[in-house]
Amino acid sequence: MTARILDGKAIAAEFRNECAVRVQRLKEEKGLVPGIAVVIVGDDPASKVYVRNKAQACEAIGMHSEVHPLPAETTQAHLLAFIHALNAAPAIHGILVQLPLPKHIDGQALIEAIDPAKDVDGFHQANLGGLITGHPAFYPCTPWGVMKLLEHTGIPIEGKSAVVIGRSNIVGKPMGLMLVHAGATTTICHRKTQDLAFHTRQADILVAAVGKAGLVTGDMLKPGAVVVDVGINRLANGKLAGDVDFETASQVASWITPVPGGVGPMTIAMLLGNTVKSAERAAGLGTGAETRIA
Ligand SMILES: NC(=O)C1=CN([C@@H]2O[C@H](COP(=O)(O)OP(=O)(O)OC[C@H]3O[C@@H](n4cnc5c(N)ncnc54)[C@H](OP(=O)(O)O)[C@@H]3O)[C@@H](O)[C@H]2O)C=CC1
Ligand SMILES: Nc1nc(=O)c2c([nH]1)NC[C@@H]1CN(c3ccc(C(=O)N[C@@H](CCC(=O)O)C(=O)O)cc3)C=[N+]21
Ligand SMILES: [Mg+2]
Repeated sequence: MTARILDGKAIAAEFRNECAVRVQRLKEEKGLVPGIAVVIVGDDPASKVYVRNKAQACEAIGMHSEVHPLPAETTQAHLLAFIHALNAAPAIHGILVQLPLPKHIDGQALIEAIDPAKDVDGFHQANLGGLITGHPAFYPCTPWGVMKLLEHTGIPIEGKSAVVIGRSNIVGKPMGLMLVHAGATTTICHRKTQDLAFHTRQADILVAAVGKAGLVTGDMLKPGAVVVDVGINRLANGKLAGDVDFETASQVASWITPVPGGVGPMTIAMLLGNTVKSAERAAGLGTGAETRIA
C-alpha cells in the first residue's frame, strides 16, 4: 500500500481564507481589527521561527499582530504585570506566551494569568477543563487542527481505535480527549508504556506527539492505519522530520501527514481562527460558544 497524503498545508490555506473573510466582515460591520499579542522570553532560535511564521500568517489576513520579545532574565513579576496589561488592552483579542520558557519562569502561573477569554492557545485550566465538560472558550490549536484535518479529509472516527503517543497538557492529553469525544476508543501511550508497538498495531488512527525522529516505523502500524505526525524534530542535516519514519510508514498506512506540511500549518490556522473568534465575541458577533467536536 502507498498512503495518501493528509495535506495539512492545503487544508490550512482553506481555513485561513475563511478567517480572512471573517476579518473583513469585522472591519466592515464593526470597524474592528482582530489583534494577537505574542510574548517570547529569551532567544530560543526555533521559537523565533515559529513566532515569525505566526505573525506573518496574521498579517496576511489583515489581523493586527504584535510580538513582544523580552530578555531571558525577565522576572516572573514583570511577566505577570505584562500579561495583566495585555488582558486589559482592548485591541488585543488573543494572548500567546511562546513555550518553552526559561527555567526560572513558572510557565503554568503565566498561563493561568491570561484572561481565559483571550487564551487563544487554549492552555488555561479553565479552557482545558472546558474540554472535559463541554464548552471551552478555545480548543488547543494543535490537537484541534488534527481533528479538523481528519474531519476535512472525511476520515471516519466514530467506533475506530485511536492511539496517541504523548501525554503533554498541550498536545497528547487534549488530543486523546478530542478523539474520545469524536467516538474513538482511545489509548494514550507515553514513556512508561510497555510494548509501544503492541498498542500502535491496534490503531486505526495513530497520532504521534513525542519529539523523537523515527520513533514510529512501518512495522508498528496496522495495515491501512491513518497516521498523524505531530512531531517537529530538527535533524543534524538541518532538515525537519516528524516522529514517524515516513519511508516505511507510508508503505503500510492508508493516509499519512508529511512533516513539514502536515499538522504544523493546521496549528497556525487554528490559532488565527481562535483569535478571529475572540474578536467576534468582543464585537457581539457569533454565539460565543464553539461547536463541540463530536
Ligand atoms: N506540529 C505542531 O504544530 C506542533 C508540534 N509539536 C511537536 O510535537 C512534539 C510533542 O510536543 P509536546 O507534547 O509539547 O512535547 P512534550 O515533551 O511535552 O511531551 C512528549 C511526550 O512524549 C512522550 N515520550 C517521550 N519519549 C517517548 C517514547 N520513547 N515512547 C513513548 N512516549 C514517549 C513523553 O512521555 P512522558 O510523559 O512519560 O515523559 C511525553 O508525554 C514535539 O516534537 C513538538 O515539537 C508541539 C506543538 C505543536
Ligand atoms: N504557546 C505556544 N503555543 C504553541 O502552539 C507552540 C508553542 N508555544 N511553542 C512551540 C510549539 C510548536 N508549534 C508549531 C507551530 C507551527 C509549526 C509549523 O508551522 N510547522 C511547519 C514548518 C515550520 C518550519 O519550516 O520550521 C510545518 O510543519 O509544515 C510548527 C510548530 C507551536 N507551538
Ligand atoms: Mg507538520
